[in-house]
Amino acid sequence: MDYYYLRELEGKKAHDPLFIETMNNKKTSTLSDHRCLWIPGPLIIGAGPSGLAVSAYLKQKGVPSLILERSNCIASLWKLKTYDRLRLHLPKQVCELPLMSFPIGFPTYPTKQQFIEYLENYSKNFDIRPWFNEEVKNAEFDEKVGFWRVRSVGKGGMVSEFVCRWLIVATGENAEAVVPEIEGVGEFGGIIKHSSFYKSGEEFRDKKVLVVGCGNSGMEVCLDLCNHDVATSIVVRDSVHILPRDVLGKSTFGLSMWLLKWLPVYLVDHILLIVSWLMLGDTARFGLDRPRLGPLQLKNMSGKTPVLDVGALAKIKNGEIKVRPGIKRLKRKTVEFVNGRTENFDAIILATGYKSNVPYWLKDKDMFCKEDGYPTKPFPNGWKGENGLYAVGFTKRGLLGASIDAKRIAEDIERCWIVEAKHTTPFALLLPQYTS
Ligand SMILES: Cc1cc2nc3c(=O)[nH]c(=O)nc-3n(C[C@H](O)[C@H](O)[C@H](O)COP(=O)(O)OP(=O)(O)OC[C@H]3O[C@@H](n4cnc5c(N)ncnc54)[C@H](O)[C@@H]3O)c2cc1C
Ligand SMILES: NC(=O)C1=CN([C@@H]2O[C@H](COP(=O)(O)OP(=O)(O)OC[C@H]3O[C@@H](n4cnc5c(N)ncnc54)[C@H](OP(=O)(O)O)[C@@H]3O)[C@@H](O)[C@H]2O)C=CC1
Ligand SMILES: O=C(O)C(=O)Cc1c[nH]c2ccccc12
Repeated sequence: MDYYYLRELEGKKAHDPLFIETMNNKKTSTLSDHRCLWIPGPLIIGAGPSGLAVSAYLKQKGVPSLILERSNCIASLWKLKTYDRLRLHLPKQVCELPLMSFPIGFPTYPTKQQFIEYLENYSKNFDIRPWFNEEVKNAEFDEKVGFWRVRSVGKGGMVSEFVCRWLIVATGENAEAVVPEIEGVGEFGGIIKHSSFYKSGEEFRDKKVLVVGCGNSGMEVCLDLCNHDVATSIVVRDSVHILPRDVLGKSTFGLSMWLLKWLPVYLVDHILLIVSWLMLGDTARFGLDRPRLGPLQLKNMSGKTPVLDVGALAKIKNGEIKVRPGIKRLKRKTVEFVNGRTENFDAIILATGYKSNVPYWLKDKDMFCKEDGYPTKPFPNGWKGENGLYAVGFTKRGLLGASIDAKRIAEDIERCWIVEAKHTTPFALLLPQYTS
């Protein structure tokens, strides 16, 4: 380990209230497994693209940082929780992380494997070495001493407490799967899994599968299932905007951004809807009603991403993918829909989305909303809170939003790094619990 700036202050912390609390929870192991570490630079939680981007930016400015990551690798969402056929659905220009371009040969929409390769090279290039298998369970600002205390649980139940001046939340918008409660789940008897566990339709060849949810995941999982000769249906409980991914060989996203330079968002939405109608037809005819608000206005207001179609709609049109209403309840290998109809299925894929996990572990007053775990201030102001707390990657604007946050955070920390870093170490060493 070359984290020369980390100092293990003490091994055993029997007198520390935080550790006594974890002991009482009986979730962790014996006292000798506790350690306490002082981090002179920023502590980043999460080694996804956002955590890597902010760490790289900080490094470029001469500010060392440490990343804690709950899984055993960088980019765990991309490596462990996505399906095989996944590609970026926005053009590569807006998916690059700061300070390092994609290789020249990358296609407009890099594959999942290419993106992962790029992220691996990115961390090597900036010599980013997260601490893996460290799941952050608690973080709070200690008013008395003016530092953040972050508690994580590592492999074998080892509890660590990190003390730092700057805390950067990079745990992402997709930290936990949203799994709806469905009546009769226990009776169903077939496979039920969230889309984050879905890899390929191969597993379901010649079976009958119901996909719940018609966001980008649901639509792409359906397409993949069809391509593996699976009889596929999709639950569409509400309205949805479907746009072609490309228009005349150019990305719809790129075209929208260009139009937004000259036109108000409602006009751009009109153009997008006309283009979609010309290219895809009237989606309502196939059971996919459009929301009242246009796709970009809806994205801006609620964060709901339009589906960028890569072929599922054609299969809905030709009847290969069947559209079904919401689920009422499940019975043995049977689904009862809200319209009263029942149908047999072998498996159900829940493409029902994701949520932030910040409220579970971060005790802060008002930077993050307790309900949805996103910063309360809307983009572009959600990146900075009080007492050295920051958020990267909660903009509902994908990788581009994360890069924008990362830059702002690194510049902000750089401003006080040189002054503050000099003075903080002696304070930490004076904390009674580290010296007694
Ligand atoms: C299937 C899919 C495809 C996508 N495609 C695109 C695309 O093409 N373009 C685009 O711009 N965006 C896309 N997105 C949006 C996506 O949010 C970003 O691509 C990107 O992964 C976000 O990076 P992140 O670092 O903020 O979050 P993540 O990639 O989710 O990384 C967060 C990390 O934090 C870790 N973590 C969470 N909680 C803790 C904890 N308590 N302690 C320690 N570690 C923790 C996680 O294990 C994870 O490694 C896609 C999302 C999904 C789900
Ligand atoms: N190629 C790519 O780059 C891909 C990118 N992504 C991105 O990943 C993120 C997550 O996408 P995704 O996983 O699709 O999640 P989303 O949150 O975008 O979509 C979830 C869908 O599930 C529906 N849903 C939720 N609960 C229920 C329920 N109980 N019954 C029926 N339907 C339900 C929602 O409907 P409702 O709207 O009614 O709540 C919505 O249609 C997005 O940002 C997306 O753009 C995902 C896949 C591929
Ligand atoms: O992949 C996502 O979910 C994103 O948030 C990327 C994104 C940002 N703005 C958009 C507008 C239309 C489609 C996707 C996005």
